[in-house]
Amino acid sequence: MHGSSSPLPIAVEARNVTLSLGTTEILKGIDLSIAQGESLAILGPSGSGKSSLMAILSGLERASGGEVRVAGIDYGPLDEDGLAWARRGRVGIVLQSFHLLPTMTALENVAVPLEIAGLADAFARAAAELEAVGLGHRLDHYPAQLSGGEQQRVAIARAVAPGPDIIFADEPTGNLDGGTSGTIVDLLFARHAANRTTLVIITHDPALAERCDRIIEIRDGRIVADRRP
Ligand SMILES: Nc1ncnc2c1ncn2[C@@H]1O[C@H](COP(=O)(O)OP(=O)(O)OP(=O)(O)O)[C@@H](O)[C@H]1O
Repeated sequence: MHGSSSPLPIAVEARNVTLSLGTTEILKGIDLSIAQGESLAILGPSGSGKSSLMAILSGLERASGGEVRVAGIDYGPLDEDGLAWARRGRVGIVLQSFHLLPTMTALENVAVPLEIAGLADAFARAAAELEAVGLGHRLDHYPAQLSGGEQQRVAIARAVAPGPDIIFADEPTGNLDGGTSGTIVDLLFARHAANRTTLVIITHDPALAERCDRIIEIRDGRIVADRRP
C-alpha cells in the first residue's frame, strides 16, 4: 500500500496531447492524470473531442502530438500492433454500439478473445462472466437474438473478462432505456469497486457523472473543468 505522503499510482497520464485530422485540430493540448482505481466521467458537448480522447487513451488511435502513458506503458514509440499488444489484458473498452461479432454466440464473443490471449479455461471463464452480468441463460444466443441491453451486457462481459486494469466506456448506455441503462452502469461500478479497476466513462448523463470520483469537461478539444462531485 502507499503511505499517506506518497501520491496514488497513476493509471493514465496524458501530456499536451493533440489530435489533428487533416487541417482540423480536434484535441488541442490535453493534460490529464488519472489515478489507479479512480472513476472519471468525461462530459462535454457533441463534437468536443470526448470520443477522440478516449480512443487515444485506450490505445485505439495514435495521438498527433504529446505523450501518453497507460498502465506504465509509453504509447509514444508503439505502432498499431504495439498498441494492440499494450491494450491486451490491461485495457477493457465498451463502446456505445456494442461491436459484437454477429456470427459468434454471446459465449464465443467473450471467450474467443480470451482464447487468443492464451487462456486455457477461456470458455469457462467467459461463461462465468456472462453469468455475472445476468446472461447465463443466453450463452448460445447470437447478437441478433439479444436485446440492446443484453448485447451491451455481453460487451461489458467481454471487456472485463481479461481482468483489465482500466475500463473505458464511451456512452455505454446511450442506446438503452432508463431501467436497462441503470443496470449496465451498476455492472461497471460493481467491477470498479470489487477490483479497484480504474473506470473512465464518457456520458451525457449528469446523474451518472455524479457517481464518479471526478468529472472533467471538454469543450472544443480542451479540458475546461476538472472537479470532484
Ligand atoms: N475520422 C474523423 N475524420 C474527421 N473528423 C473527425 C473524425 N473523427 C472525429 N472527427 C471530428 O472530431 C470532432 C470530435 O469528435 P468526437 O467524436 O471526439 O466528439 P465527441 O465529443 O465524442 O462527440 P459526441 O458526443 O457527439 O460523440 C468532431 O468535430 C468530429 O466531427
